[in-house]
Amino acid sequence: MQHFWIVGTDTDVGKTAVTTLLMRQFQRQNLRVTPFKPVQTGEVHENDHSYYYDTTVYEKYSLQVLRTESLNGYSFKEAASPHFAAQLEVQQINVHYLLQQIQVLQQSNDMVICEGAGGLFVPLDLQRKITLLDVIVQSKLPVVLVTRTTLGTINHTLLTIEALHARNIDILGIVFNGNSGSLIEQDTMKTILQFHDLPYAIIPQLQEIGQLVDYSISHTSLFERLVNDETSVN
Ligand SMILES: Nc1ncnc2c1ncn2[C@@H]1O[C@H](COP(=O)(O)OP(=O)(O)OP(=O)(O)O)[C@@H](O)[C@H]1O
Ligand SMILES: C[C@H](N)[C@H](N)CCCCCC(=O)O
Ligand SMILES: [Mg+2]
Repeated sequence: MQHFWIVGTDTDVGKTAVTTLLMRQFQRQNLRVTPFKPVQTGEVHENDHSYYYDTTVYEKYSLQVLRTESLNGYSFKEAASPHFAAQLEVQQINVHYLLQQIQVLQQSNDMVICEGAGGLFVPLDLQRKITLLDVIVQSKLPVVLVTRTTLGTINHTLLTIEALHARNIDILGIVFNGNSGSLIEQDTMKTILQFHDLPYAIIPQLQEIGQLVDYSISHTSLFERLVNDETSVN
């Protein structure tokens, strides 16, 4: 088994959905699995209750008891880029602290699934020009890339893969998320795989998160790659 990142070509592509789906899939294999969201932004206010979406989804759908305090590094109220959301609260993101948390989690879990915030080049520390990608490099963990299936995603996906390759980050596979089965979407996925022959899974556009987190990818080449331990050549 291994620890890895769930990264995306953008915000809102389905990283939390895929993190939660994979968490459940491997918890069912009796593995001790924890998700970790280093930085989340955008406090949600519902009636008299406020919460953060990503870590709330993890806890709601986990098949194991998760330690709330170890699911997240920083949470900022403004639904903005982490560097700006932190600035608005006069806070600074300490990247070393995040890397330490990821290290500690790996000691007590069979699988740690770290979810990025937005896309790769999201700034965490503007002063030092540190982005999420720098944290991924320093964590020395591989990634699973989540991408849309709709028009525009060929470019976004190839750019993201280019950035990962340039830093020798191992890509375990791609999740094409939100497929509605159109001809263009089918061609889009085929085209991306023509450029990069990677393990993958396709998740259809579903009605709601409850269905999503139970969508099985056990029949896919991505699942196979995640189950195998050897490092992949990508
Ligand atoms: N395959 C799908 N079918 C239907 N809805 C989906 C699908 N995947 C994701 N969603 C919905 O799209 C929204 C965005 O997904 P999600 O929160 O997982 O994105 P994200 O990449 O984690 O965003 P962020 O960058 O904020 O962390 C959520 O409401 C989620 O339930
Ligand atoms: C608020 C959103 N849901 C994410 N948490 C943060 C997305 C940051 C995107 C920054 C950018 O690429 O412009
Ligand atoms: Mg998310």
